[in-house]
Amino acid sequence: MMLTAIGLMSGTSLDGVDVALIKTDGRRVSALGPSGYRPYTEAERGVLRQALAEAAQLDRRDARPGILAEAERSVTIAHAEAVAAFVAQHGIANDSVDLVGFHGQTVLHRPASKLTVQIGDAQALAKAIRLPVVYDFRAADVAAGGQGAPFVPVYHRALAQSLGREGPVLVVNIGGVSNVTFIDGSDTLIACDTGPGNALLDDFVFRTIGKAFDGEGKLAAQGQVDEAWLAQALQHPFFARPAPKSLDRNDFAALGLGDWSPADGAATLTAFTAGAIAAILPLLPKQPHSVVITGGGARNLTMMRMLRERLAPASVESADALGWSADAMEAQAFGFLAARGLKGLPLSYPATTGVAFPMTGGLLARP
Ligand SMILES: Nc1ncnc2c1ncn2[C@@H]1O[C@H](COP(=O)(O)OP(=O)(O)OP(=O)(O)O)[C@@H](O)[C@H]1O
Ligand SMILES: CC(=O)N[C@H]1[C@@H]2OC[C@@H](O2)[C@@H](O)[C@@H]1O[C@H](C)C(=O)O
Repeated sequence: MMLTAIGLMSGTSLDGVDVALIKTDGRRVSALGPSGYRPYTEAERGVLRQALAEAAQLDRRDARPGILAEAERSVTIAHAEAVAAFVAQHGIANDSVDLVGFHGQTVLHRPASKLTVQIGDAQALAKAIRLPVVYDFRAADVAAGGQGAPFVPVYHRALAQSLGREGPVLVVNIGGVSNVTFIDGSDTLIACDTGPGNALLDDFVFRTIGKAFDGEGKLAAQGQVDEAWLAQALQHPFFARPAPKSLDRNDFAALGLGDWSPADGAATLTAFTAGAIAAILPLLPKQPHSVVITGGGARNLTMMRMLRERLAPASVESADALGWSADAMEAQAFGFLAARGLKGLPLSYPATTGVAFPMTGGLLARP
């Protein structure tokens, strides 16, 4: 039976809440509905940044010491507001929605210590929006020894299967962290995080010119790549490790940066993201024919140019060019994953998170 789900994603970029409507039975996607976005206010983002810093001390996934309790309330309220505005704007009747997939905000990801923490109170959200909420997608995978990420690959596979492209397809998501899904026919699904996405670049741009991100990659387009720094940074052992592998948003934050001008720094960090994505090619069983770029990074034209240079001869297109939505993809994915979780279908596999066997997940909070 097809279900109507609202998916909600608050990603590692800390930019806001993405919302999307999807009709799915957890295997196929029968329709994609509208999507929306509720940005975090500067004040909310400040609380989240502090929560991420304090979360580094956590050793339990349900503990909310210090600012984490306030951050959780703030995340929950932002999601409730996001849903209320979305259903009002699109005239969606409450009883036409079967379920909501609520990722929450990751504040710490340490799979080696069997710890992944997503904040957001699903029970309070379910009450506020009067809908059943599926949440805690990553916990079961991590508890069973998986990486707990990436989780979007099953959704990428569902989309790619209806694309009808010849040869292997690589879907690259450039959010705060970047991750890839390699799809070769219906049998091969390989996925992992590849390295930095926009987070290092965003943090640098924020520190140097006070902007949240490098719009369209215009700043980077004016700069020179520091090739020596880049070559050194790409020597990090993470890049040579085979999939599955995953990252915390701040895993590369300790990397010493050069004494760059804003433009040179933006160019170098953009090239770092592109270079880290290209570093996955030698680790794949075959070379992809088509590469599809999704996530906010697809709007960064300098990033797209650098990816075309490094991924040739594969074609490199943005998800939007294929009629998918680069912005709504992850929110759609968590609607899809909510339907899968409700049906007990696997959310992760040995080749996507390294979990020992296909693993379902997600808990249900009723209004
Ligand atoms: N117009 C734009 N030009 C350049 N970069 C952009 C643009 N719009 C968004 N971005 C980048 O995309 C980021 C947001 O991406 P996205 O929404 O995919 O992240 P996310 O949901 O936090 O990701 P994830 O959970 O995958 O880490 C912004 O922080 C910014 O760096
Ligand atoms: C632990 C966590 O929240 N990881 C995110 C993060 O942002 C991108 C990358 O790192 C990916 O592994 C994951 O998100 C996407 C939605 C995923 O699980 O596929």
